[in-house]
Amino acid sequence: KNRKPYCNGNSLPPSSWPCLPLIGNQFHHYPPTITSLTEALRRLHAAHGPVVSLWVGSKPAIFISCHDLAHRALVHMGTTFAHRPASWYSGLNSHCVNSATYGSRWGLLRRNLCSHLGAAHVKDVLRSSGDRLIKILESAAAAAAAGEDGAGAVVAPLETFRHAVFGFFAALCFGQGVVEEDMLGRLRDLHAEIISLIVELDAFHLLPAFLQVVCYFPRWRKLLSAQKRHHLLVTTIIAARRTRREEVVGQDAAEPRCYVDTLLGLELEELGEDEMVSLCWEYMNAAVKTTTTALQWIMARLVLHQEIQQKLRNDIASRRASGDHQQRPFVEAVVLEALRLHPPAHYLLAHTTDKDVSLGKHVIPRGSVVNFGVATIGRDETSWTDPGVFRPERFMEGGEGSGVHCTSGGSSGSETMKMIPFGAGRRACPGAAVAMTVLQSFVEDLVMRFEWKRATTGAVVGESVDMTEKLGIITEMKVPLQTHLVVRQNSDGSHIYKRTIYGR
Ligand code: HEM
Repeated sequence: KNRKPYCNGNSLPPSSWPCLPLIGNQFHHYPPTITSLTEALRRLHAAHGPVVSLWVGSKPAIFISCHDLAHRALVHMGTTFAHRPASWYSGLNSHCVNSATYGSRWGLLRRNLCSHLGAAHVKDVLRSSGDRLIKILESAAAAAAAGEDGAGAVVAPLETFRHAVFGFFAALCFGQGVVEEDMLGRLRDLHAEIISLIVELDAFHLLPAFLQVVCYFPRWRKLLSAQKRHHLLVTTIIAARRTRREEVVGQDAAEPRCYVDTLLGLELEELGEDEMVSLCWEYMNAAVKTTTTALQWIMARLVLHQEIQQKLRNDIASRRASGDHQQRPFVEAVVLEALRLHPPAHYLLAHTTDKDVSLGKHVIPRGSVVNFGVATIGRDETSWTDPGVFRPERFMEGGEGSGVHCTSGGSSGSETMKMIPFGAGRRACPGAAVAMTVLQSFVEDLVMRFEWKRATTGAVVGESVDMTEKLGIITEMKVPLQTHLVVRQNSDGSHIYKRTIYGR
């Protein structure tokens, strides 16, 4: 199959299995989930190399898992591959940047998002979110230490990470002081409910319409109901922001502009309620789970590698003391190494092309679903020595990853394509720089305020950190991190660490 010449003597990327009308060959990984897809792709790549195809009904879905072809497609042929496949129903995603057709509307919305993120009062919001994060963890550590179940100071920090990251991005999106704590709680619950109802493969355009209708009709009804409640809540928040904006005009022109303000001020194109809600959904959805997941992987690595944790602490302290801002800080190297080994998204969002193109020995037909193996590229042994080893030093000066920058969008040379946790080229993640700032800032705070030790008592006696992956749209830790958390203090009980906000 797929061997016959398609165009200019090139053939479609190979696929191992026969294709049925309406269904394609997705039945070879049943039930159709990211886990079964990943296993099917592993077998296909092992048999046929880095470019393979599956079939979604009568449409090829092509997967690319090597960095040089990904670089050629996403950067050199950037405009050709900048398109997204059409969808007959995208729900809350209908009016987003990520789903927009590559063109002027996409450009307008993306520029607005980027300039908001570039100008956002990130430092102020980081300070209050970081304070909240530390405070909650201190209480959790104290409660665990005083626990009667003999569990010692074992803490599971994921929920606190989620809370802090959600609060941070909600303040940037809706404005500080507009969203009350209980509203924030309801919004978080609705996000969690909607995400749990999204069909994984559908998010990647890999589920034929026929299967979507047959298999997931009941789930859709629940999804629609949750989306309606989300719409109601977000329009209330937007209305509150609109009122506040009208009240402060002329009084406090310096008040920071949140994302909703920028959308309300977009003059070139009037945005309706549905569009505004959709864009706010995208902002929170794209930012929160990815960043929270990355934070948990990073802290798990630091619990596992105590020597790296101590080295990081020493580096932060000595840089603070000497005011050294020249070299790449070790915290950035730690974050990059964690993103290389544990990218929250193992695949990019689906891309497509607007014409038939040749890539390597194959042809990518116009309109195919095209995706890229983010995790495979970051762990490729032709790009990295000992790719499975967590070694942040590789990103320091002179190391094999010293030229790698996650936030350049892949346009500044082939080095950047040794890993693509944020994608690359035209559709690269516009939130990458802010995500890196948040991660570095939170990690610094967490490491300087606490010692993160392996849990040796209670439910996790004798166990190390379990790094098994739970594959999904976002790949999380299967067993959430549990750690023995010790507050670092001077002998007089005062705090050792005075916070300063990293980066921007
Ligand atoms: C650790 C955190 C994050 C990771 C790992 C991440 C990863 C990604 C990836 C892999 C893509 C797909 C790129 C492609 O299809 O080529 C993407 C797209 C996107 N991300 Fe992020 N992201 C993160 C944080 C954020 C944040 C903080 C925001 C905004 C506040 C954001 C907004 C977006 C948007 C709007 C897109 C679609 C861009 C387009 O289609 O033009 N992301 N992200």
